[in-house]
Amino acid sequence: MIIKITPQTLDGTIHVPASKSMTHRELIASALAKGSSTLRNVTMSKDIEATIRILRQFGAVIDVEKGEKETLIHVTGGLKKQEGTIIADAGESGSTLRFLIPIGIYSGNRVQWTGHGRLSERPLTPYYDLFDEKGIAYQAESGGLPLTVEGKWEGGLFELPGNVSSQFFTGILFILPLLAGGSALESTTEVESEGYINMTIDTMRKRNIALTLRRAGHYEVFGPQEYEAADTAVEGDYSQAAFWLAAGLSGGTVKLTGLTRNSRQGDRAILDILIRMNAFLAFEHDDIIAVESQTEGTVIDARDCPDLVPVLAALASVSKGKTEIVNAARVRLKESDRLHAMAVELNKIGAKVEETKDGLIIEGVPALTGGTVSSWNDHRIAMALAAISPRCKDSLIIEGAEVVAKSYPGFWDDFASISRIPPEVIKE
Ligand SMILES: O=C(O)C1=C[C@@H](OP(=O)(O)O)[C@@H](O)[C@H](O)C1
Ligand SMILES: C=C(OP(=O)(O)O)C(=O)O
Repeated sequence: MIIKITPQTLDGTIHVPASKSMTHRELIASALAKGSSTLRNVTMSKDIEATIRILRQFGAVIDVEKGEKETLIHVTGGLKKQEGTIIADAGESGSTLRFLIPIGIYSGNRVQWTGHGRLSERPLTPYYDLFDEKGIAYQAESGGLPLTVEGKWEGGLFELPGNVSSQFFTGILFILPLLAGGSALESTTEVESEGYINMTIDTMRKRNIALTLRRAGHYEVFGPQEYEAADTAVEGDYSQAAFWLAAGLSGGTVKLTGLTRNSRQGDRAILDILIRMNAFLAFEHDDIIAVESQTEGTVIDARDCPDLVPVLAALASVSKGKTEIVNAARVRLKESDRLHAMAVELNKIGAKVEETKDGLIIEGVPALTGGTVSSWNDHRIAMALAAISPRCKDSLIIEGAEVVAKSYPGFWDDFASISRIPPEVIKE
């Protein structure tokens, strides 16, 4: 789909969709629990559909109730061994794949994991090394997907590198309390994206699982324990909120509702970073208002907030002075090489962006030219470019705009709701 955006001030209120990361976690904890759980304030997306699809194949009973004002998900937990091999399609969701591979093994099923887009190129080596050590049988086509796995976990010491993806830690943490005897999960390197591991720990503790956080990357869990069913509301997604904050700061007044101020989400770091960039943000209880500001460049350490890199690079391109994004090498391993994609697309429309090995150096310019850009089949690239459209002289045409459905299917409707001239679909 190709979308044409007319540069304009963006004014209005956006109810931020539910956190994709939290929704994955609550679905998994509910599927592992005995009894029925209800998740409230859910936002459906392709990634969440992938997790639901596979948890159903593992035996959980999941019902999505789309209401007038709210979508609920009802989950009756319990995993079952199925006949034959389960073909588990994770779509393009790295979270779904890395979170559910250990659970597939725990369920006793033989599972063939498949995926689409760049998922097959995203790293799984930390799991292959663990499987070799634990005697789990697996077969990976040229190192990627389809990946067939079958085996049995036993409690004990689990070691993983913390600088490839925190998602491997989440996947293993979820199954440790289910194993008899004590287990420990140790990082063999510095831990990155630690906030996401803490979100997992919070979810587990809310389900009455006891675990000890010795220090970053070092966790101890006794077993077996039982996850408790729960009735829980999913809070607003700071990774998605970041696009609307940047849109307001670029040109307009955008109010965000649905967020939780004292959230433990790693991407809540967007608030501190924007304030450091001289952004004008007003706070009304949990709501945030972003007002057009002359933002200023700064140094941004992306180690624990990788998903913010596209939108911060976009905003930095029209901020005064120099911005340096560092510790972002892992961002090359997402749905696209996000460092390269943002450098190429922003430079196409008049920005001054230089790629480094692990980040970007950006010299702000007063305005961008506008023109045609690509999403690189990456939802966050598409949304980041849309967010700074108010600073383009001419129309911004985004190719591959449909990709927002991976995490935020309603993004273009929300964008239209704060526009005088709504985005125009110039090609389906
Ligand atoms: O655990 C999670 O929910 C996520 C972890 C992050 O990945 P990394 O830990 O690989 O940075 C992030 O990029 C992803 O969007 C969601
Ligand atoms: C990288 C992302 O998600 P995942 O790793 O789940 O594909 C994302 O949402 O930006």
